[in-house]
Amino acid sequence: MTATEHASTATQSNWITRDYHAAAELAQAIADALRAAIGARGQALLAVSGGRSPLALFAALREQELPWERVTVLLADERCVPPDHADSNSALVREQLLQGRAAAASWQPFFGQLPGGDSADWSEAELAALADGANAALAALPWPLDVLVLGMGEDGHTASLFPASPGLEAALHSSARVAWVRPVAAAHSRLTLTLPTLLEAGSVFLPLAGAAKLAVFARASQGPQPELPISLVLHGARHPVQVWLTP
Ligand SMILES: O=C(O)[C@H](O)[C@@H](O)[C@H](O)[C@H](O)COP(=O)(O)O
Repeated sequence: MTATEHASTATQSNWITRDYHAAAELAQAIADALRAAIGARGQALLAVSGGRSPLALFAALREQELPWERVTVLLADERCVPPDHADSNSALVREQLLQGRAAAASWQPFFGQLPGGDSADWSEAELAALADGANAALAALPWPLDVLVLGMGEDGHTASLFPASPGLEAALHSSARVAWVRPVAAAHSRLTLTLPTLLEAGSVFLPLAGAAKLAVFARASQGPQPELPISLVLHGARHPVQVWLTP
């Protein structure tokens, strides 16, 4: 594994790129960060992202030997769909991560009940009420995040901070933990951890695979750009973002 530290005094950005070839390497690093947090404060708050990429990581991470009973798991973002919907990140985490050794972890969903119908059609008032409920449900968690595993779309979104989308501005600047976003180019309205909540995480992991995502990462590396929300994490995170690169 090679590690290259990038630090830019001009933009105060900082990240570390690491090449890797097996999800087990990334899972080991995430487990090490969880163990360190548990050692430091007796517990660990872990936020993970959904999507397709994390499947191999979850399979490796759930078998890591660590005191999972001291870990609370939540999502970085969630599609506003029922927990048994095919697009539910909650279902993905329950089925793929909270198994095996990791079944001992505590799970904190964003919501239980949802309004009816397609969330893309819900009013902003309905979305705001759902976000308020999520903030109430998550208020008692041991913030800040100790470990955050982000993904990135080819439009530069991360979590559900989707560029040029209704709700994004509030999600970038809110003092709340959770905000709503209605992506202009993706299905379902979403709830997402807000940018300030993401930025204060103790350890941030950003695995990226494929040429298209690497090209977006190169653009995002140039500086903070609201049209590339991932760049706001890269250049604003309190601790160096670990960018894990695989072909
Ligand atoms: O709800 C989601 O979809 C994720 O939280 C999202 O931020 C994801 O990380 C990216 O869209 C990348 O998704 P892939 O891993 O499927 O490319």
